[in-house]
Amino acid sequence: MTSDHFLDSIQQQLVKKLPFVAYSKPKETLVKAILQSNSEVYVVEDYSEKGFVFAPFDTSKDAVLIPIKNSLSIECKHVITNNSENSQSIIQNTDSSKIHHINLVEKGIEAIRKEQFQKVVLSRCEEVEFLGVNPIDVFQKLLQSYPTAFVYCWYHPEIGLWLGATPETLLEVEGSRFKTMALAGTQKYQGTVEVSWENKEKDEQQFVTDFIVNNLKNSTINLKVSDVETVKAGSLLHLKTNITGALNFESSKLKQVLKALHPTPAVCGLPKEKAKQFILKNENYNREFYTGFLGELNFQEKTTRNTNRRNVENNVYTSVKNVSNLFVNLRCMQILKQNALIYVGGGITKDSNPVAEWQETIAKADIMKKVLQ
Ligand SMILES: C=C(O[C@@H]1C=C(C(=O)O)C=C[C@H]1O)C(=O)O
Repeated sequence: MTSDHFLDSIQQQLVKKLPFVAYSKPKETLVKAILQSNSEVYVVEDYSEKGFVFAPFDTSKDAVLIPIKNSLSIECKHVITNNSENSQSIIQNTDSSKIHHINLVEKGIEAIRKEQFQKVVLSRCEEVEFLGVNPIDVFQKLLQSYPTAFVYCWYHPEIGLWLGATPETLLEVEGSRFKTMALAGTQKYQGTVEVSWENKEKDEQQFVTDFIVNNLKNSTINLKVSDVETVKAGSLLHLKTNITGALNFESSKLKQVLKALHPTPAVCGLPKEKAKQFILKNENYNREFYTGFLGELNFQEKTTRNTNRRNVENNVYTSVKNVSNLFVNLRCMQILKQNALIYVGGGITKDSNPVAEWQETIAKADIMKKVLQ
């Protein structure tokens, strides 16, 4: 399908107020969309469903599914963008949101010093003007600006319109093999990835790695943990560890693995339940789908393999694998009638500096603001 035809199809879906998701996986130019043919709200029951899942931060709330069955799947090799200018944001934060966030972080540090938990991820939501902007144009800008991210535009008339470009994989499963990552620690990119990190960032990232390894220990085999590396995500750098292995049960049990992982200390805290209760009680707004997860659930992928043995004709095997590609919903925004809500947060440990944490959220918000100008 041509780029124009693809963009026109998702635009029509939005005009007709029908659910859809358009997305591109990290480092791929292929852009896919799933267009639901009705406006029902389908919810995920047990993660054996096939479709695109959109799950909130709070696991007591429903995850929404755009099922493959009731949808049209389209794709195009490369979306061509006309409008490529990205200018710096001119939108200013108010003093009250700064004070509120700094107070929140101070409260988090105090709770850590009182040993209620070791890490908590605290966030805020920033409202910016979104007048006369076409969300599909913003999607195109996201694709162009953040090619190494999972870029998406998700819409359901009953739930809302979300756009994002996340650097974080929650879980990739292919057959029984899986990949995940521990991503945390932030600093601004200043022309090089050869940077040094403070202990605060090293610690907060290590919490995530340890949590993932501990929580996957019982359901996996051959767990491999990479060295920590510095990765670039837009104008930011993070610390990342890759974790790979094989699940020791079939993917029908994906539900348990997701329950063990989500929300990780990259977006919630440690211990998970205590940090989550602190977030729900103190953040003073609803994260909704921010720091939830999203992506392809149980897609059937055909792989054709020639065994290369001589004298054997038609020696081609086709196998079908169950594939899921799930990402953490970060660097995202929700589009309302005249405004966009940009969601940003950061990991707090005993060594956090509240003003630096505020500045980190500004840098993270800029990633979305850049595509709104
Ligand atoms: C919570 C966010 O990001 C997470 C927190 C990070 C941190 O505290 O340094 C870094 C990457 C993500 O794991 C966000 O982008 O809103």
